[in-house]
Amino acid sequence: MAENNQNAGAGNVPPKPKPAAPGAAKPAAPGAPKPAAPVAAKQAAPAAAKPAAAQGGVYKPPVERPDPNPFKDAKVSPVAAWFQERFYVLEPVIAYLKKKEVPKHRLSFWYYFGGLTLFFFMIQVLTGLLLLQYYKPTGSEAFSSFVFIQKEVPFGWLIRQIHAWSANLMVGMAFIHMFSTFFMKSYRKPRELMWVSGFVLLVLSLGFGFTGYLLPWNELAFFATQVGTEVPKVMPGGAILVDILRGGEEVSPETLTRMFSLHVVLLPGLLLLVLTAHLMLVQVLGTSAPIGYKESGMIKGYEKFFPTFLAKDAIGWLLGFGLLVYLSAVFPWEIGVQADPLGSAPVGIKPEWYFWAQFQLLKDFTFEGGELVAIILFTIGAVVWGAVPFLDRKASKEEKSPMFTILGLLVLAFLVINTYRVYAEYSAL
Ligand code: HEM
Ligand code: HEM
Repeated sequence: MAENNQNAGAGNVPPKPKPAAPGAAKPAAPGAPKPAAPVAAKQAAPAAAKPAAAQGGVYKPPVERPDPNPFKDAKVSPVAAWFQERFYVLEPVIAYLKKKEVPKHRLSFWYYFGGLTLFFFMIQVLTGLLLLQYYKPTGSEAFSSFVFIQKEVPFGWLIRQIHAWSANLMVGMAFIHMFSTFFMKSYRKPRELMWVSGFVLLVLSLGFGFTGYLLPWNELAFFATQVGTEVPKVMPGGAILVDILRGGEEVSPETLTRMFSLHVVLLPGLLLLVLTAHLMLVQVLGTSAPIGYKESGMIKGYEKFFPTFLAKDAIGWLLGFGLLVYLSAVFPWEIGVQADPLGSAPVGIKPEWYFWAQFQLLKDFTFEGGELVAIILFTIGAVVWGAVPFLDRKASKEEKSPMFTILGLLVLAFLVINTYRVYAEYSAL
């Protein structure tokens, strides 16, 4: 309070009346006995009268401070009041969030998948941190520490299985979420950046899957990474990229260290940054309804995001958690055998399922230079997909855009058919 008094003395506070400070004397009624003057205020008065430059010979620029907590009289618990006094500047934000609503209509079900992706990501961070307590990212110790987690650490097997299964579920949910927002055209103006940031999140999630795959340092992981990191070589300058990724010409323990640092430092940092932007946009811009729903009366009402929609989200998370534990306990991922860089590749080496569509495209383009053509096509496709909100002008004008719905269906068909082809080919081996 002394500082505010001081500013008042220096004439820095806007002249509007301020709410009374806790314990501050109320204006006395005429004729009433004079209340004892607050000692602190009396002592602060001479200092306040001094010009800022005179204090200790050091010039202190006048500091403009907002009003002290204007919400302190609100009826809340002492703990809430303690926080409110410190974070009162956030009060308008909280008031805004309290008003946020989610539209209810026949496609509302799809709104749960963003939250589910978020839930599985949180599980990944939690289980990843637990795995880090025992995992050792070196060529000589990675596999043995991984086996130790699976066999010796109490519940280590469960944590590893949950991490491996939740990785798949997170990527799966992100795909469902992406296509549902695509078909509902939720990317249309002003939500363009939600789509773009979401697309970056998907790329980062795939990066997590790719880098995590090598960490167990078993044979399958080793050779799959060898095949995966070979791909950029066909591009001009791609050899340098491969060198950087592998930390040398071949996949080696050096590669393991690089993948590990990407997996536990760079990617989490980037993902958290972009995720914060994505979720802030969700809060600021709110949830969209499909084109024409509002006009044709297909919205059956709205429900509050906090707490109603969040509570429903939490039910989805509970179901997701049940599924996760069931899969982890009943369908455990194998441990495999330790990677041997000098050994020969076993048959049936393939990447994680979420790379199968691209993998199949590379396999289909067997002609001279085909791999480069496949990479170029895929890159163009990814750029167009990421830029969809800026290309679909009709949707941004709230008009139906069937051409883009067809584009979405084609992309979905490409992914599903190619993924199935890899599944069918490799499960027959
Ligand atoms: C901060 C977050 C994370 C940390 C600290 C972390 C840490 C780890 C560690 C230490 C391992 C090696 C142990 C093992 O192989 O079981 C691992 C493996 C793995 N991680 Fe993560 N991780 C994180 C997030 C993620 C995310 C978001 C994904 C996927 C989208 C992911 C996917 C994987 C995969 C697929 C494996 C290999 C699983 C296996 O076969 O056992 N991780 N992670
Ligand atoms: C780590 C991955 C992701 C997380 C955790 C995440 C999280 C969320 C959440 C919680 C919401 C609000 C609820 C909802 O509408 O589902 C949301 C909305 C949205 N997300 Fe994502 N998302 C991710 C990836 C993506 C991807 C890959 C895209 C598209 C390329 C995307 C595009 C959008 C859009 C357009 C909305 C707005 C939906 C609307 O207004 O109706 N997100 N996201």
